[in-house]
Amino acid sequence: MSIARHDFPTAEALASGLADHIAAVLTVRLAQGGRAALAVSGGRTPTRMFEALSGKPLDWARVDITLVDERWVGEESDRSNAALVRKHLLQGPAAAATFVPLHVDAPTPEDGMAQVTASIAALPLPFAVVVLGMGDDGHTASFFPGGDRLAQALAPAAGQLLETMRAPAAGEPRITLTLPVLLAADALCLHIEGAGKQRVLEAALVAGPAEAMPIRAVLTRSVRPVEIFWCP
Ligand SMILES: O=C1O[C@H](COP(=O)(O)O)[C@@H](O)[C@H](O)[C@H]1O
Repeated sequence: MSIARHDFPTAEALASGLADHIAAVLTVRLAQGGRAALAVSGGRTPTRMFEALSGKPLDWARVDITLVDERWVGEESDRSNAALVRKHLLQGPAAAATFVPLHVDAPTPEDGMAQVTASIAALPLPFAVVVLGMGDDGHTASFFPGGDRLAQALAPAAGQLLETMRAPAAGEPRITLTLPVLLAADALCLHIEGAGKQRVLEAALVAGPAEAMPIRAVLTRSVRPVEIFWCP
């Protein structure tokens, strides 16, 4: 298991430090020519970081942004991760980026899967940067303990980009990028705040099955160091 710790004294410093890191990796990829893709998480944690990143002087017109996972709700819902990205990241200079949502107008994630898969397959994969979050239950992306498709999301068929997910703690049905797609990124960051999540992370680093604490699958299977960005 290989990790690199980046600890910050405050949430503001963490947001700024992670935004700097993401911008630096995107800059390296863009310098190679062509486009660069960034996959971000939803939930409550990323808001400040999104706002810090949105002002970076990148060639955003060559950046594609998507989510690592999405709740199967429309963007009018306050549960929509896409709505969070539009409100806090696709602003200022970053408004020139192309956003590729994981939700489409279909009743279920299974119904929308082919359309979303085509959108993600068209991105310049592998991702330059993937930014994961983590819940207090050890879920990351939509890899939930007890998820009905957790085993498939962690070990999908070759080339499978996305998986659906339903789980007791997930609320709505979900759609998520699969583990190999996340692990293939040039830079894989885990963005967490607070003593509670620090304890969850420590437990995941020690032992236990990935089925009980899916973040462990990321930590154990990544061939590159997982860059952990944390503040108290
Ligand atoms: O449901 C989700 O939760 C996780 C963690 O969110 P947070 O509110 O604890 O920061 C998030 O990483 C994921 O993208 C989201 O769909």
